[in-house]
Amino acid sequence: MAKQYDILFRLLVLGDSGVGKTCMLLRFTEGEFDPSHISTIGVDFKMKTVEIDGIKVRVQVWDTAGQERYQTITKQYYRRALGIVFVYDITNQSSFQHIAKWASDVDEYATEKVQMILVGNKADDEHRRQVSTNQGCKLAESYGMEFFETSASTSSNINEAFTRLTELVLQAHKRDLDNLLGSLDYYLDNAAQEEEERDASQSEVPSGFIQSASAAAEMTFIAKTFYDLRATSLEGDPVDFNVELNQLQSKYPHRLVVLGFPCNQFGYQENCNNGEILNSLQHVRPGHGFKPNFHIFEKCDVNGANTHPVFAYLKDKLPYPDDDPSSLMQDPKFLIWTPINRTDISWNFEKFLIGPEGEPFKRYSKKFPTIDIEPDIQRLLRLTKT
Ligand SMILES: Nc1nc2c(ncn2[C@@H]2O[C@H](COP(=O)(O)OP(=O)(O)OP(=O)(O)O)[C@@H](O)[C@H]2O)c(=O)[nH]1
Repeated sequence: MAKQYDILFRLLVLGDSGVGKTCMLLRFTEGEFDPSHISTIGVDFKMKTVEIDGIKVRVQVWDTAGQERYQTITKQYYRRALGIVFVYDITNQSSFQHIAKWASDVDEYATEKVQMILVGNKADDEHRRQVSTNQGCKLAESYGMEFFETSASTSSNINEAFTRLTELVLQAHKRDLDNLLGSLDYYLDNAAQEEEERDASQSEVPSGFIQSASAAAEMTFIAKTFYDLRATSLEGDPVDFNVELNQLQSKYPHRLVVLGFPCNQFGYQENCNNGEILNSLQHVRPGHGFKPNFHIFEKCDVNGANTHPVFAYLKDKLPYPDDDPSSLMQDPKFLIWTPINRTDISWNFEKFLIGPEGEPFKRYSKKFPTIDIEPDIQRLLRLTKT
């Protein structure tokens, strides 16, 4: 199937209940306005493709519930958003005052590079206005954000606001776009595309990702932590490790997806930047022109406070390697993350095998030869055939 877009990313709309977030989204993505107010439950999302400077961007805009009781759910989504629209209602002073609270939540949870704009919605309702345009401008200025007054009802400025935010995100990530490595979010979002209609509020985030990736794989995939490109003192052989992953991937090109996760938490040994990793593989270790035939993602944390949700989920489901349940980090000087947990990945080369329905099947220690996973892969594939 031809690719419908060049890049996909996630925007988030935040603000008090009733300011018009859902209506803005509906207007932006479908050009419609529905005056009835049905409070969003948890989160929901809508998609739209916009073209900016010749780049087709598929934006997945997440609509969050403004109501306080859903906020533990919605906060989980902050970290994965590349752009945020803060919305208040120009006819509602307290929704304007609450922007400070929304912004401080984002400060706490969102990523550093997140792009943000401020929007005063319901600009059509001039006679009920409680917040002046000037007040909105000033607040936006104090946060270093761009400011828009919009109306979901008349459609005024809605496209402009979302398109501008998309542009800001593209600008902020221009270098990443040129990067050879794909981001994990991008990969998984691609995999999830066919499930767009799924009720987002029902799905538990990490398992949703795993299932999406697994759906793309048709059957099974291996997630692994990556290895040090230069280390010589590791147990196991990184050369074999990579070559064997390539072997497995080429043996099951359609039914297995191998995913590689570089990680710098083991002796700071993966200290290449993302743009250098493929070159290192090719020319340094294993070298000799080695090219992985599987996906390699940007570096991520697999242990500690910033553990990627995929690894948090995998460790929760498979707390220790099947072949070496007591495998722990041997040398305390390598424990560079906090908090430390018994389920932590103890070194590079650990592998996870995930079944066709997205269920984590088995975890293998750093010592377990990668190629020896094949019987388990075959077992899962046989099960799937019936
Ligand atoms: N006049 C006017 N009314 C609007 C506009 N946008 C939304 N509304 C009305 O505001 C009410 C709330 O809109 P929603 O989009 O459901 O609000 P929300 O922010 O998504 O609310 P939660 O889902 O509870 O967080 C609805 O009754 C809409 O008709 C607008 O631009 N102008």
